[in-house]
Amino acid sequence: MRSNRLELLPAVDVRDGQAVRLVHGESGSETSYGDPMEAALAWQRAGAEWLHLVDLDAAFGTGDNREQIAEVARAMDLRVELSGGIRDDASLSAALATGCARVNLGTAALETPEWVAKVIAEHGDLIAVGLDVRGTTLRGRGWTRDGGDLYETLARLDSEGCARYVVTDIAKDGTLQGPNLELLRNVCAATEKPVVASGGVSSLDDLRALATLVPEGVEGAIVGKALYAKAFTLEEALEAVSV
Ligand SMILES: O=C(O)c1ccccc1NCC(=O)[C@H](O)[C@H](O)COP(=O)(O)O
Repeated sequence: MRSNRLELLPAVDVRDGQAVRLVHGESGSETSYGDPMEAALAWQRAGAEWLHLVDLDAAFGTGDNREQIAEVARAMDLRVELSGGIRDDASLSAALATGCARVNLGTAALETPEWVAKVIAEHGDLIAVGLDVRGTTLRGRGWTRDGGDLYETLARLDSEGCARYVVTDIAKDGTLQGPNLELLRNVCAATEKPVVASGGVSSLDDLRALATLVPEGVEGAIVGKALYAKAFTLEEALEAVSV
């Protein structure tokens, strides 16, 4: 049964060994926030139940931070969602070996759908698919390439038994302009599966607005920039969505 409380997933996006936030996911727009382990431990101490941990270099194809990410994931007592550059058996095995609670596949769902169908069948709830969109066009390879229509891909993944979707409006990501509630409503109307909202959260009111979508299927919200910019604390965020 679905919970009626919005789950919060503070984000640690790693580029070149540093916790960063990008604007619109664009390489080169980084603001650095220091050591990823320290950021992750800070969210854990503040009461986080989940951590959204992203290897941006792996997503962009500019290397990877695999060892460091695995170290962070292993140091956590909370549940970790791993994202960025998980596209084949080797990267999926490495991700799952960290003991993470789930992995988020993006590019692979657009470029190697047969492989994604296979790993969904093998790993069930451990696999989520990131639907990263501009308008209703999906973007892959670190959000740099078009990858098809959102709703056609969603229907295909649903038919393959995908357990969950992480939905990002790239136009909102890292901008502190508020989440795209209309997009989230539309995606929830198109699937029975839970949706994790990502990108744009700027205030406690944004989180309260996302919490009103829980009955429609929004299960959680990823929060990055707003926490690093100290728009509110994680403790305040958890309090705002507690019911
Ligand atoms: O998740 C990815 O694979 C990814 C790839 C390329 C660019 C960005 C990527 N993720 C960004 C995030 O997951 C952000 O942490 C998240 O959307 C939070 O956004 P915000 O609250 O607006 O800072």
